[in-house]
Amino acid sequence: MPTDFDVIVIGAGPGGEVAVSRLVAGGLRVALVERELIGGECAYWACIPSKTLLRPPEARAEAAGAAGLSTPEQDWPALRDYRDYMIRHLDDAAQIDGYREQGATVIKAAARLTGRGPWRIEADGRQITTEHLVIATGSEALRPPIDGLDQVEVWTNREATTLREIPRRAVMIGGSAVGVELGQFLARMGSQVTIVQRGQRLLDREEHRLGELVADRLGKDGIDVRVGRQATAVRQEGDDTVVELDDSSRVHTDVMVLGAGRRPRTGDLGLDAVGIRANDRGALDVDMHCRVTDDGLWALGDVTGIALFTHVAQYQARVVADTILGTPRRADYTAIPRVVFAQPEIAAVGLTGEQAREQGINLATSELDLAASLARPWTYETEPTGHLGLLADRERRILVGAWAIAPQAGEWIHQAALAIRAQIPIDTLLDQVAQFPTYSEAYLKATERLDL
Ligand SMILES: Cc1cc2nc3c(=O)[nH]c(=O)nc-3n(C[C@H](O)[C@H](O)[C@H](O)COP(=O)(O)OP(=O)(O)OC[C@H]3O[C@@H](n4cnc5c(N)ncnc54)[C@H](O)[C@@H]3O)c2cc1C
Ligand SMILES: NC(=O)c1ccc[n+]([C@@H]2O[C@H](COP(=O)([O-])OP(=O)(O)OC[C@H]3O[C@@H](n4cnc5c(N)ncnc54)[C@H](O)[C@@H]3O)[C@@H](O)[C@H]2O)c1
Repeated sequence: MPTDFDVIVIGAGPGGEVAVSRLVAGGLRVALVERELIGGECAYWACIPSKTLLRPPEARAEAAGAAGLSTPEQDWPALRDYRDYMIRHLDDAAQIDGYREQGATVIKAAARLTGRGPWRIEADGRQITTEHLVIATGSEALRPPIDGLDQVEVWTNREATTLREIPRRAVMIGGSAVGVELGQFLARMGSQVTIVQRGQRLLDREEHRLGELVADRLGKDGIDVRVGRQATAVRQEGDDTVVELDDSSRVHTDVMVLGAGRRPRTGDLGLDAVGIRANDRGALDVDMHCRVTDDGLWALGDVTGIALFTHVAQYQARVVADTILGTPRRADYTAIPRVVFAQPEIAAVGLTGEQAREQGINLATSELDLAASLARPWTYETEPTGHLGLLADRERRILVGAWAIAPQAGEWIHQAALAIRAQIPIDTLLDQVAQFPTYSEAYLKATERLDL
């Protein structure tokens, strides 16, 4: 049966965008359906504004730590204007034109699935059919079960990244990527910040040691870090929002910011109408090609719940597009970098010690204090800190994981990512030569310390 399109992509976040461009370049008839803004969460309310906001406080702290420099002044209105420029003033007109020029049909409307065999969706009052349907609808902030949450003003990542004024006080619910990045940003801009973290450590999915080191750094920013704690209730008392914790303590604040995880956006897609079920976390389960079903339903990005990063959404988009275009690819998630853009940067890749032991790996680990071992930290800043940790498989003699907290760790963690992904033999790593004086020299020293 002829269809209106070869592929319809629902959702124009970074995942949907890459899929569309690749599929159009491959000569297919493609429609992109987006109900808000082309660019998705990442471009307007997540990665781009948060990294834009974090950079000046990072540069300021780095300047303060470089010999002979004074601390630069912070200019919030100028930073706010640049943030607004970077999020395109929440206007996607140029993006719509861009995709139309590429040859895609762009429909600005919410899509719902209405039929199968062929796939049919309803958008903007129209029914359209397609051979392949790609769901790339992303995720939204999870609202934890806290009494009174609906009665007070709460910021999700959207309000936090588009903020106009710096609040005097902020309570972050959740102490992982969102809580750490936005918590440090607010603290550096002068807010009094409390992080309430349910897990026993900050960044509780990462190596235990990293959580301790991060808590230490955030403590130096004056952030009140409460681990192993949850908010149970929240209420308004005059001008104050009062957050009650499970140890009966109370924190008075001006805003409460949610960073307690994400929920895939599948609820209003009409999946029931076509006999598809999301899993119990609301995500769409996919196979290694990102297929939901064998008859042309695909999913990519946050909606799959696999690893909620833009680079993963874009990778899955390449896998989906190439597979649809006739060059099947399998997604391999073994060496996806995970960077938290705090100052200094926090980076990890591959397995944690706990995950490696669960997999029965005979594990060798090492940790390097960068200031005690390298020249670069001292040429970089007057009070250097930083650590690199490595995890290796003794039997296969390859790296299986790495973590770091140090300046620019988000850049040089990619060496570990490549070593893990390509299974570079430890003996090759022991023969590497890194430029002197760089942070990259840490890899040789940390590899030499592995008890293999
Ligand atoms: C504060 C914050 C900072 C982050 N920083 C980083 C970072 O630095 N690096 C990184 O890699 N990741 C970061 N992330 C994660 C990153 O934002 C996501 O992983 C990424 O946006 C996922 O892309 P996506 O394409 O799957 O979905 P999204 O970006 O969520 O886009 C999905 C799109 O689908 C649309 N949509 C949904 N339902 C429908 C429907 N029914 N019909 C039509 N359209 C629909 C939505 O409107 C949206 O535009 C951050 C997240 C947060 C919250
Ligand atoms: N730099 C980046 O790449 C970046 C930055 C921000 C966000 N992200 C992505 O966005 C996603 C969402 O980030 P996130 O930090 O919101 O979620 P997350 O799922 O990474 O972590 C949520 C944290 O909140 C804690 N938590 C959960 N419920 C809680 C409660 N009721 N009270 C207190 N603490 C609670 C958990 O212990 C956990 O540590 C992540 O998967 C991350 O990959 C990436």
